[in-house]
Amino acid sequence: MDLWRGQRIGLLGGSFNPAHEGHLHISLEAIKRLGLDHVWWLVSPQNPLKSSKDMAPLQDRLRYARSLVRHPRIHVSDIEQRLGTTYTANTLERLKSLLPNSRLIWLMGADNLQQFPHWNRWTDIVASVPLAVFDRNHYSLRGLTGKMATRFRHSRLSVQAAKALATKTAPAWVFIPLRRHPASATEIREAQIANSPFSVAVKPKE
Ligand SMILES: Nc1ncnc2c1ncn2[C@@H]1O[C@H](COP(=O)(O)OP(=O)(O)OP(=O)(O)O)[C@@H](O)[C@H]1O
Ligand SMILES: O=C(O)c1ccc[n+]([C@@H]2O[C@H](COP(=O)([O-])O)[C@@H](O)[C@H]2O)c1
Repeated sequence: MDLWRGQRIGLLGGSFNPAHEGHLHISLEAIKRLGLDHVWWLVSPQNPLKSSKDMAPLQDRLRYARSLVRHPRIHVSDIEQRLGTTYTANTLERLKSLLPNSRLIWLMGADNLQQFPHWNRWTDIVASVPLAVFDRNHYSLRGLTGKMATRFRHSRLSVQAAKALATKTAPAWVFIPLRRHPASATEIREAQIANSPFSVAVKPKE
């Protein structure tokens, strides 16, 4: 683990069901705008708030994510499976103890900023590592006026200070406005079902 000593590592947790260009877009922006050395895609065994019904097997999600990433600083990781964690608060505790000499930053899209207060021990997460939130279609306004943004408004950095985020002691977070990327795993799954030869075509009502 000393390999990562002194490195600034962005952690993009996700279902990646499937991985898509939106994940690549925010990862590249994170490297550039936050001055990160690496981004790890933490492919979640099972998001605690999502149904397991539509979730592809972890090995398939990992394999597809690995096939999509062609960047030397972006790494697809199954560490949550190996640690046996699904709650982010637990994952972060374990990673912080495994990587005491690295700077860890949690990365997420604005949809998760809005949903964040429903996460297990969410205030512990805010207190444990700096967070960077990326603009996303339909979600940013609600996220920025929501419970997390309001409660932790004094810990928010201006976007001009984003490069300093990795050096800050939590709680610290930044919202990164950027060219929004429209990709969504839900839409990809819906399109796959619609294009499946087994799907029943539904004729719109006249
Ligand atoms: N187009 C995007 N723009 C900004 N952030 C994104 C985008 N797509 C995904 N993210 C963020 O990447 C992380 C992992 O996303 P996830 O794997 O859930 O993809 P998703 O497209 O949001 O999936 P789903 O539609 O199934 O919820 C989350 O923090 C999510 O907010
Ligand atoms: O810890 C929680 O309670 C929690 C609740 C919802 C989501 N998460 C994490 O948030 C990350 C993004 O999830 P997703 O499904 O939106 O890609 C992923 O790492 C999940 O494990 C974590």
